[in-house]
Amino acid sequence: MSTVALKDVTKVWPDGTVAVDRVSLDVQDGEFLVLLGPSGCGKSTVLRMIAGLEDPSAGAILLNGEPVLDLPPRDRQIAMIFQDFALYPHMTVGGNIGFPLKLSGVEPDARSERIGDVASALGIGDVLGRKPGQLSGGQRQRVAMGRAIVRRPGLFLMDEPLSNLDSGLRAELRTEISSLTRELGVTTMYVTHDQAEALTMADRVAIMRKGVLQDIGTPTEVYGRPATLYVAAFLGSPRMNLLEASVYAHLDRYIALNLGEQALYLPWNDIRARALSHYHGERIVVGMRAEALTPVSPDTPGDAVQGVLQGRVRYLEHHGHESLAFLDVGATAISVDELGKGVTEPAGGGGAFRRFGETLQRLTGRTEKPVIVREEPKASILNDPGRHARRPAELAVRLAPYPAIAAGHPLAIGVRLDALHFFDERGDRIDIGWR
Ligand SMILES: Nc1ncnc2c1ncn2[C@@H]1O[C@H](COP(=O)(O)OP(=O)(O)OP(=O)(O)O)[C@@H](O)[C@H]1O
Repeated sequence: MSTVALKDVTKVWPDGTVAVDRVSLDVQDGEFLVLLGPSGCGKSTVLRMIAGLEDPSAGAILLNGEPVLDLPPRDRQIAMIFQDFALYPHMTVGGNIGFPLKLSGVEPDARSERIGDVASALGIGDVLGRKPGQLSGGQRQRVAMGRAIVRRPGLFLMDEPLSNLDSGLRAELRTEISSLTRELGVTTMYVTHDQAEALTMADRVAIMRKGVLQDIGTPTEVYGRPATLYVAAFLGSPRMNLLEASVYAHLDRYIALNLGEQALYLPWNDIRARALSHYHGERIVVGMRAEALTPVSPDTPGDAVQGVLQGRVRYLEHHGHESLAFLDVGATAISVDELGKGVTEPAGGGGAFRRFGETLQRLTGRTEKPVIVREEPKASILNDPGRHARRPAELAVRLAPYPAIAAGHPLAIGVRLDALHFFDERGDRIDIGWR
């Protein structure tokens, strides 16, 4: 039984690198939490601080509600599994699994029994006498798991334990690891840069970027309602289409999202329309996943449920079970790598927005405050072309395998309006409506 809490945990290395930047999160007892992010985002450093292998520069770490900073690693009831397994090459499988028990003075007979139980649970009972060098990657991984389980820890910390294995074995073992940890009921924190691993294994996923926690939630939540543009772009394959749009709010009628040569119209009774009306005259980012897009006949009219974009196929990618078409729709794509932290230029122009908000309140007779209050000048990417790379959008659309079209063909696309995502110029999700 273990819970973990991080409160504003920061790690700055002596050379000034901020590896972890004010991260706060809670892990529930028995939960499987995946820390996901690209290489260097600080995931391993978070685990190592929880294990006691590194000290935070600031903030608090609590295990079972108790601060642990003064507790040495061996007293933390934690088992850590690394990517390279770190088995002792000169010891047999049985010796490796039983080693932690030997260290804590468990008698040989009791030790053999526990080793036997763990090994058979992991399906490696028949290789107990072998050395690690005589095992396959998958078997070595199981031995590492066995060595971690045998002490009956309260918390597993796993740092990319599958990254050295081939993809078939990885898929097999990730199912095994997630069912095993759940059977044992052990709280687990699992680090990976592989979104498929994260989405399939996790109870909740915490997504990090440059030391900052971007979003945390169930796989369905972070995929379905990404908190930031970065998370939107990071999760999903093909990547979410992210298009620059300027907003025109026609009060009581619709919100027009002008994508360049074409527009989408969100009816005024759409619950998100009022939040978007605050961006009247400004640019935002509209996200649409491939699953929100379906080919339609070219003369299909747009309506309150589905917008229609006319495109031309730039190129096709065939993936066996499906093909992806990448379309030119005369829109501009947003480069996510430039977004988020570190961009500090003020956007200005808040006054126009506020005036529009006041007009809106007067016209609609509403006195409630909008959820999104943008009093402060904000960091801007959209209004600062020098900071972000713009390029012609190539809208990714899923098609049946090997469709009878080719590059250059026109293709009309139905866009499910309820599946659109909206982000402001800082890359934060624009959320629904009025309080
Ligand atoms: N001992 C160290 N001294 C200085 N900088 C370090 C040290 N360890 C890690 N870093 C830096 O801290 C940052 C975070 O590293 P960390 O290993 O936590 O990232 P990660 O997300 O786990 O990446 P990876 O998946 O590549 O292991 C990186 O910029 C890394 O270069």
